[in-house]
This record gives sequence, structure tokens and C-alpha cells, in this order.
Amino acid sequence: MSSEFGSLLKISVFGQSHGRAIGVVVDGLPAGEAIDLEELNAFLARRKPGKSHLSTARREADAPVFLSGLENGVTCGAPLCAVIENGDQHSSDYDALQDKPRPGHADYTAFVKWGGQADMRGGGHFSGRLTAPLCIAGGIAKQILSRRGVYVGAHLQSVGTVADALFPLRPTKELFDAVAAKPFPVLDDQAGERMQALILEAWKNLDSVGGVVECAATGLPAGLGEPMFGGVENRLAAALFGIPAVKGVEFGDGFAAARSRGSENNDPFVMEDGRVQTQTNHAGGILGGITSGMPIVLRTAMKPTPSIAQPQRTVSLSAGENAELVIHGRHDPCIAHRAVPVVEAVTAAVLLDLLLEGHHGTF
Ligand SMILES: Cc1cc2nc3c(=O)[nH]c(=O)nc-3n(C[C@H](O)[C@H](O)[C@H](O)COP(=O)(O)O)c2cc1C
Ligand SMILES: C=C(O[C@@H]1CC(C(=O)O)=C[C@@H](OP(=O)(O)O)[C@H]1O)C(=O)O
Repeated sequence: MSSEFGSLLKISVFGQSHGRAIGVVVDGLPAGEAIDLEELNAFLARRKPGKSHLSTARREADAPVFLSGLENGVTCGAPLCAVIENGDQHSSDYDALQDKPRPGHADYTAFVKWGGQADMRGGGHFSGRLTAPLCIAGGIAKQILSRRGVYVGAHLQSVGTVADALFPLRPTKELFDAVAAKPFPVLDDQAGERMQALILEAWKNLDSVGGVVECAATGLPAGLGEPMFGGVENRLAAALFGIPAVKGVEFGDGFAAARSRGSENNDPFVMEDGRVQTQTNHAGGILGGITSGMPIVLRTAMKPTPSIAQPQRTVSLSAGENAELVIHGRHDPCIAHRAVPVVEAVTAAVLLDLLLEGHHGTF
């Protein structure tokens, strides 16, 4: 199934942006885990639409209802199912798009694949809206991981050409919490101001802008993962590319490593506190697909929002001729800042799955 990922921890996301509800089934959660619903709701609120002029004007409560798997706030071992009702759909915004696919969105490919049956209102099943249930699963995974000393955090590393600082060599839980508490999730607030100005400038010009999310995970043991196709990078990348608008994933220095020398890029091993560690972390905590015990560091490149309000060239599918398209509706002028908790969620889900494998499904 294409909307499902995971090995022992299977996460299946369902629904369409303008359908009645969206939701998630999480199978394989260890039993007996208390889930702090206040903390989970605060996590979901970080992604929620309609909070400011920097995001889509669609307003949703994003309040999950748990149908199974959670009894008195504790996981019971059965598959957990949570749904979020959709409440603020403006489906008429999408009437004209049935015939004229939006450049950069999935309208055309969904039309080809599903023979014109695709529900593309609000992006349908391809919508960024589906990242809300993903955050339910990942928010739960984050709580289970943090109880075991594994912390996952992220920040907006760039918008357009404006860059935030990078995470330090050893990011702490306190740093992750501090960024998560900010209305705009950056390390350097001055860079954050410039990013926000850039997003507004793009929006005023009926345009959109892309960005990069940097994510790190600390506290993982060395030795998780498999070589070749079962590597930690492979597993993370496969899931991260499921987030709409992700067009690139890099680990450690990623593409910059290709411009560096071995003498710069190798991370020297040292004994510290009786453990093998590395002095630098160009590898992003993964060697040969297997965790080294250093923090995992990854970055996702988010493209600029495809739905922009300027006139664009497209085609009329019914007439088979070129056409012009002007999109009316409520869209994010930038996706990347709202994707920060989503990248955390997906990373946490994959890492919990990997840890469960090492512990035969329970730990
Ligand atoms: C949190 C989030 C919000 C998004 N908001 C919008 C939006 O308002 N308008 C839009 O056209 N695309 C938006 N997208 C991106 C589209 O869903 C995505 O580009 C589209 O489904 C095509 O998938 P692809 O870009 O991965 O190829 C959003 C994505 C995410 C993750
Ligand atoms: C609703 C959310 O984002 C939506 C993601 C999205 C898309 O095409 O991905 C398009 C917009 O949908 P609509 O036209 O219905 O307002 C966004 O608002 C959300 O993130 O919860």
C-alpha cells in the first residue's frame, strides 16, 4: 500500500483534504505507553493551518479523536486509529481545476493514474493536509522515544536564500524544546525575521518560496540499521519523501560532502566517557547504513508551494488545447516552516520502528 510505511510499526494514513475526515492507523505500538494528549495537541498545533498570514487561511481545529488502541490514555497493544474531522473546506475553489491541472501539483498525474476519478479538492489524498495524521503517529512516537532518552528536533534551516544557523555538534533536548516553543521555528531569530519578510514578499507578488528543514535525533545507540538497501538512510528517505513537497533529502553534509576532501570529511574517532565517539559529524550519525551513536542529522528540501495566484500556462484536458489558469483559493506562501514538525514526526516514527526491530517489537 502506498499510503503505509514501517516494518514492525506500521503507519497507514487515510482520507482526502476535503473529504469528511483524515486519519491514521498505527499498528505495532508497544502496549502500556501513556500518551500525554496535551503534549500531542501542542505538537499538532505547531503544524496547524490558519495560524498566521505566513500560512494558508484555512482554519482547522486538528483535534484528533481516538477510535481504538488507546484506553484511558494508555496504548493497549491493538492498532491505534485516530481521525481528524475536516471543517473548513472551500471546495468550489477547485471547480475549474478539474479540467485545468495546476502546474507543480499532483492534479495531472493523479488524473492519469486514477482515470479522472481522483478527488483533487484541496489536493485530495495528495494534500499537505494528510501531514496532520502523520503528526499524530509521529507525535506519539516522539513521546515513546523521549522516555528512552532519544530526542528528535528540527528547525527551519533556510527559506529561499536566507539561512538559519545549523544545529551544533550535539544538539540537546533543551535546544529542541526551545525551538519548538517559538512561533517561527529557527535557531537565529534575526534570520527568522528575514525569512518571514521573504515569505510575505513572495506572497505579495502572488508567488511562493521554498526552504530547507534540518532535523536531528540524539540518544540513539550505535548499531541500528542494516547495510545496503536496509540502511537507516534508506528507511528515513523513503518515509520523508512521502511528505508532500519534499524534493530532496540529505544526511550529514549531504551534497556538500561531494565538494569536500577525505581529510575534511572523515570524522575522527575518539574515546569520550568510555565510548567511541567522533570529533565531527559530517556523516550525520550514519556509516554504512548503520547508526554510529552520534546524532543523526538530515535535511529535507521543500519546494515552493505550487498553487500560486499569478496567471500560469496549463492545458484544458477536455479540449486538448493550451489554456491559462488563475488559481483562486487559500494556499501556503511557504510550506517549509509548517513542515518542521512533520519532518520530526516522520523521523521519530522511522527511528521508533528501527528500535522496535532491535528489541523484537517491545522495549
Ligand atoms: C504542510 C504542507 C502544506 C502544503 N500546503 C500547500 C498549499 O497550500 N498549496 C499547494 O498547492 N500545495 C501545498 N503543499 C504541497 C502539495 O501538497 C504538494 O506539492 C503536492 O501534493 C504535490 O506533491 P509533490 O510536491 O511532493 O510532488 C503543502 C504541503 C505540506 C507538507
Ligand atoms: C489544510 C491544510 O493545508 C492545505 C494543503 C494544500 C495542498 O495542496 O497540499 C492546499 C490547501 O488546501 P485548501 O485549498 O483546502 O485550503 C492548504 O490549506 C493543512 O495543512 O492542514
